[in-house]
Amino acid sequence: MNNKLRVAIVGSTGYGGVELIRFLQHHPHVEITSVISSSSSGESIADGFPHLTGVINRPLDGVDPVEIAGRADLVFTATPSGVSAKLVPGLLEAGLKVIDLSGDFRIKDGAVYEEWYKHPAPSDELLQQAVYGMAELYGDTVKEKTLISNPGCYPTATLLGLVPAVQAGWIDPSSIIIDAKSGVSGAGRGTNLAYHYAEMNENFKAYKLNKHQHIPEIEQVLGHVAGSPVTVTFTTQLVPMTRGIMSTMYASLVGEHTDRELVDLYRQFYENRPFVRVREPGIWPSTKEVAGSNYCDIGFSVDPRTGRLTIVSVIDNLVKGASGQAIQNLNLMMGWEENLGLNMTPVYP
Ligand SMILES: NC(=O)C1=CN([C@@H]2O[C@H](COP(=O)(O)OP(=O)(O)OC[C@H]3O[C@@H](n4cnc5c(N)ncnc54)[C@H](OP(=O)(O)O)[C@@H]3O)[C@@H](O)[C@H]2O)C=CC1
Ligand SMILES: CC(=O)N[C@@H](CCC(=O)OP(=O)(O)O)C(=O)O
Repeated sequence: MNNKLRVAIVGSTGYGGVELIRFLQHHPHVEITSVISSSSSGESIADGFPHLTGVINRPLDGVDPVEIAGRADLVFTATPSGVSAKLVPGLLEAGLKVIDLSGDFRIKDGAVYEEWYKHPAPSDELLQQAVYGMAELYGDTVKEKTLISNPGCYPTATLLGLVPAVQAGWIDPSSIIIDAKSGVSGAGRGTNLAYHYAEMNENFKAYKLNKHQHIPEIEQVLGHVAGSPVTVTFTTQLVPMTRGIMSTMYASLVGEHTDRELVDLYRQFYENRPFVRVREPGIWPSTKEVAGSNYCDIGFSVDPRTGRLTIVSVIDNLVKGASGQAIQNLNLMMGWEENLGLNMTPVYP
């Protein structure tokens, strides 16, 4: 008898969905029983994604919650913000467990969500029900829950880099500046002119300055950790690469600390967490060193001249920033080993 967990993916024709397929194919306790598309149902997924030929041989199903519940126990919604908010209530009502990759269930205050995302917020009941699935910070709260809100890509790199120092009181939260850069796949597959090759090749672009929808998500977690509200300066930039996020963070040190002390603090904080790797002093991470993997690599530099700390944190936006982290949440939700199906060595060079 097949006792694997039956899993469906809505948004399977997007970058996050395709990445979920890549990892879930190797998951020992999971079977993908439905790949879903709102625009191409009936077609074979391998027709649109020839790299999946021989990997997954299924026609795409339509978006009907009752039909999905007939085929699957759990569904990943790798759908745009605004879409997930409308879709998830029906999926839950149909009896499915849901892991949502969009920003729709991350912000606990619906009014704050609407201010930044410009869409109607989900119901307050669902916002409170949703568990913010950042495994390294809140992993203990995920087990046996029915709705997991997967963190944003920039917040993942940024919060994993900042939280230990904020929690220890080693940096002044009011001084935090975050300078983040993303590869173009971070914007998804259905993108516009701004992401065309001729626009992005040999080009760096700052965007959404002080308006980025991930600001309230970062502030929500930092405020929780610091015990009082925190505001941050957060700059996002597009860089001409396909995958990867580098978040470089600056903050004033409280007291005197060395690079060695920072490394020890972070290694202790992330002890037994398989996906955060803290670098030795002077060895800073690069995006290629995590590409295709679920790792987040972090490095530091204390500047005694200015009294400031610089933290560099890198992830693959499609893996630790989206689909890999979603599978990490699946593992925690089901009470499985956190790293099941996720032990990929980064693709290097
Ligand atoms: N790309 C990234 O690095 C990250 C993305 N995310 C978030 O994950 C989600 C998915 O992102 P990504 O895969 O990059 O986005 P894409 O734009 O690549 O894919 C989104 C998919 O959603 C499907 N979709 C669109 N409208 C609907 C609808 N009304 N009902 C059902 N499905 C719909 C589309 O497929 P079809 O037309 O076939 O239905 C589309 O392929 C987004 O919310 C994004 O913000 C989060 C972290 C990182
Ligand atoms: C490079 C790029 O454009 N990245 C996107 C990330 C969007 C995203 O992941 O959206 P939610 O997490 O809010 O759903 C952006 O900056 O808006």
